Amino acid sequence: MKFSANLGFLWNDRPLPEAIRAAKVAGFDAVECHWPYDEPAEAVKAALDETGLTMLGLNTRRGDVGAGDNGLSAIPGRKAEARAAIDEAIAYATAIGTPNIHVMAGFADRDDAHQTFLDNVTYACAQAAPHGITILIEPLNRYDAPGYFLTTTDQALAIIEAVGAPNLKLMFDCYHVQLMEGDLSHRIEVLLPYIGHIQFASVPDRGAPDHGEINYDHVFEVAGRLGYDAPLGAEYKPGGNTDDTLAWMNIWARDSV
Ligand SMILES: O=C(O)C(=O)[C@@H](O)CO
Ligand SMILES: [Mg+2]
Repeated sequence: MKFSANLGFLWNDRPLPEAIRAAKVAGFDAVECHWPYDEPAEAVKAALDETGLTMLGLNTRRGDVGAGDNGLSAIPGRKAEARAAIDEAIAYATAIGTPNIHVMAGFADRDDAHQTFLDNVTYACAQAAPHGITILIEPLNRYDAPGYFLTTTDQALAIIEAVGAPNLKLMFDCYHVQLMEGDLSHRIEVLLPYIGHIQFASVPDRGAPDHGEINYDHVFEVAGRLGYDAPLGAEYKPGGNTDDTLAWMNIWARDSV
């Protein structure tokens, strides 16, 4: 199996270029992040070039985090901000060669949130397509993000089908899907044509994948058997020194599954 280090959580105690270098030393095949915007794109690109790693994905800015925002694209009345965040993400991704952008929906429960999200995701797909960038949408679980607009893979699938853009895919985060729906093997199989990226962490503590209620031996075997060969995103909270949490990488070392 190939693995991508999510630098939103792994080595997030250091500047992004240093985290990229640490991921390379640890043996990751790729990296991904959450919100890289405080770091000049040139410095991130230099670290990617130096290590030969690709930054697989980044997120649109969340909005006013201090006021509780966790994304903007499903929030009625904030279209201009949502689209500015999408434009910013596309510009940054283009500058560093990132192929995927996760467009964050935000907290919204009004009737018109669905149409707002459809409109903004349609905009994102159209803007991203000329750059060869795929837009990802990700259901988040109701415990960590109560009130988040997008919570299930069925909801995401309906949105993907309604938008109908070839560059719109599902971010399948095993951690969130397990908490909301379970049935991971079956869902990966059924949803495979729609999946743009897979992430993982233990459940329920969102730690390294070597404990908890998900048997990743099985989940990774299923993904591999179905022909999914892109790097799987390690998006877990190390709860200390990241380098001390990587024993799982030896369990599922390259080509062992
Ligand atoms: O929380 C997650 O899971 C993510 O993938 C983030 O990028 C979104 O908050
Ligand atoms: Mg995730």
